[in-house]
Amino acid sequence: MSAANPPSSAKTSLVPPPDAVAPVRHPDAPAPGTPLGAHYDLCFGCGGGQPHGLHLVARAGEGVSVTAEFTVKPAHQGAPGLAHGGVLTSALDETLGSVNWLMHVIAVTGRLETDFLRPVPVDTVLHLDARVTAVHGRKIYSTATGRIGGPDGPVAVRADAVFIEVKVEHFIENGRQEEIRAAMDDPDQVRRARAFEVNP
Ligand SMILES: CCCCCCCCCCCCCC(=O)SCCNC(=O)CCNC(=O)[C@H](O)C(C)(C)COP(=O)(O)OP(=O)(O)OC[C@H]1O[C@@H](n2cnc3c(N)ncnc32)[C@H](O)[C@@H]1OP(=O)(O)O
Repeated sequence: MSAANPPSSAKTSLVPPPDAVAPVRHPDAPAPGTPLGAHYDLCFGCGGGQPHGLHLVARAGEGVSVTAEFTVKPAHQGAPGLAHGGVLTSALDETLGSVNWLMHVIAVTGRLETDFLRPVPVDTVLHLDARVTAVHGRKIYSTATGRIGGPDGPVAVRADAVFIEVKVEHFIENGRQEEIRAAMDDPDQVRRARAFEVNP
């Protein structure tokens, strides 16, 4: 294989390259403790209008970090009485996605690797914590944990990720037009999309 066409594992490495830089919190990022709100009302992860969703609530943390809580419901089962691994990964993905807002960057998940360390029963509150560790061009390296039994309880799940910065056109050009039109007609969505486009 030529150097111009490296294996995908090199291009998608979760380890930041040596010349990656520290993330910068946007000056207009909400104060620590502020709820971030849903980025889209029908989002499976955070949308209040999504009946089948996780209804995850994220709050700004210090620096470029967020905390979030997600309660495992009976609809989230894989094995009897236990959360489905894909659902837990979704909760990590959503939390990692929300942290990019503190940099006023729109980004989508490029790669996400999850470790499942403990089973998570139905009715458990998963206490999530995500932070950006490094930025390299459009690539945002981040990490997250999900604890059970309280915010300082044992880690049940953890993930490392690379998000890729995109323009708002990514959604407009690729999303189903019905939902894009509805999102653009929602004044709050338009405001949010504009806010996302403001870079430091
Ligand atoms: C209007 C409403 C607005 C709503 C806003 C809501 C926002 C929040 C939503 C959050 C919802 C929750 C979260 C969700 O669920 S987000 C939903 C799940 N994710 C997706 O759907 C993403 C699908 N993939 C793509 O669209 C493209 O592949 C992207 C855009 C990612 C890259 O294609 P693009 O053509 O643009 O870029 P490029 O190929 O020139 O690569 C550029 C750089 O990136 C590096 N790279 C590429 N791929 C990967 C990878 N897999 N791992 C690691 N690195 C990767 C690449 O090596 C290169 O690095 P370098 O060579 O520069 O060093």
